[in-house]
This record gives sequence, structure tokens and C-alpha cells, in this order.
Amino acid sequence: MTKLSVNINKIATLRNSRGGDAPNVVQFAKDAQRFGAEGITVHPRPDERHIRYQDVFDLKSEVTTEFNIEGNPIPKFIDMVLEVKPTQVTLVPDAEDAITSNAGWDTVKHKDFLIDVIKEFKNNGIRTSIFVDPDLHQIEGAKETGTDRIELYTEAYAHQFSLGNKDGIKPYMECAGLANTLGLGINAGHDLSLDNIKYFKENITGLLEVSIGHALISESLYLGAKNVIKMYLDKLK
Ligand SMILES: CC(=O)[C@@H](O)[C@H](O)COP(=O)(O)O
Ligand SMILES: NCC(=O)COP(=O)(O)O
Repeated sequence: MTKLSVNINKIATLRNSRGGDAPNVVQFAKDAQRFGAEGITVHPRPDERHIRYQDVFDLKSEVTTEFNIEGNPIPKFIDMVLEVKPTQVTLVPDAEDAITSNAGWDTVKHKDFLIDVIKEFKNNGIRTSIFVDPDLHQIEGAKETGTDRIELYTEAYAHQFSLGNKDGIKPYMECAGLANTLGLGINAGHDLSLDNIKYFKENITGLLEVSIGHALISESLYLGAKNVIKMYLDKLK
């Protein structure tokens, strides 16, 4: 079974554009769960341009499904995750000025750093996942860090799919095969959408969770969040 975790960053982006509290991020998370979302994902960035650290604290008691906090493990982020104690932390190597995530970890180069950070989270009962490109060396490196899961960075797949090239799935299938052999859990995310999710799910064995934000919120403008979440759940069956 593949769980749908709804990334609510874009709800915060919309709220912040006006300076008030509409739409309310906590209310949207509650409604998304009521509509069937099996997890809520947030990705606070250092500039807090969308989800703010305070939002993450406010969401703590309202997320009754799986709470997934993503981000670059700078000291402030580590402290916040240890205090909130979500179900899962996903480590993403974001540059401070990145518009959105644009690369996975170099798990070989940063092995020692990742081992230390992952150990701390796991000692506190928080499941770990690390964001990686679909590259076999990076999957092998991820195994060495002690992480529970990887999150496959799906931007390249989504781009190729939009061009009509279904072979873009191949590196992901190979990486998933290796991850399954190594005993690493598999998550995926970035630019997944109603168009491309079904083919991804059908071809990736052992896909545990997808986190979807930008497309899901965009699609909801036309179809409504309740309908869209149901459509994703149907495609992930
Ligand atoms: C790791 C990942 O792919 C997502 O968290 C994505 O980067 C969303 O972040 P933004 O909402 O800042 O684009
Ligand atoms: N981890 C990926 C995520 O949370 C959502 O990414 P996107 O759907 O906003 O591209």
C-alpha cells in the first residue's frame, strides 16, 4: 500500500501572500485528513517563505495521520524536529536560496554527517528518510547512513513523463529494486501529479509513501481538494 502525504507548503504560501490567516494551514491539514490523506508533509525553509516554524508546532497536535517534516538539517531544524517528534523526518540538502528542492544528497560525500544526524533522530523515535537522486551509488550510500527510508527525487521522472517519454521510469525501477534488496523503505516525491502518479506507482515495487504538494494544490483549484485527494487515493490503490 502506498500512503498519500499531502504537502501543505502551498497553503502557507497563499496565506503569506496577504499577511493574514486565510487560508488557515492547520484547518487545511485537518480537512485534508478528513478527505482521506494518510499523512501531512511540511517543508519549512530557513526564510520561512511558506511553512513557518510556528506552523509546525501548531500542527503537532492536529496531525493525527503521519506527520512528515522535510528540510535541511541545520541546527534550528534539528532542534525543532526533536521537539515536535513527527512520525518521520526527511532530510533534504537544500541550498538557502533554492526556489524548491533541486537535488538529492550526495550520500557518499556526506556519509559521516548523515550518520550522526540520522542516529540522533532515530534515538528519539523518529523515522528517517533521505532525499536522493535515482542513482544506484546514492542508494548504496544511503544504506550506509543507517536511514530507514529513502525518498526518490521524482522531478526527472515527471519531466520525462510530461514529454511523453515513459522510459524516464527506468532509473527509478532500478533504484527501487536495489533499495528493496538492501532493506531500505521507499518514498517518493517532487512534481508528482494526477497525470503521472499512476504509472509511477504501477512500476515501483514497494512504494510506501508519496508526498505531493504543488500539483495537488493546483489541481484542487479546479476540482476541489476533497475530489483531488480521492482521485490520488484511487490511483494509489
Ligand atoms: C523535497 C521536495 O521535493 C519537496 O519538499 C519540495 O521541495 C517542496 O518544497 P517547496 O514547497 O519549497 O517547493
Ligand atoms: N517531498 C516532495 C513533496 O513534499 C512535494 O513536492 P511537490 O509535489 O510540491 O513538488
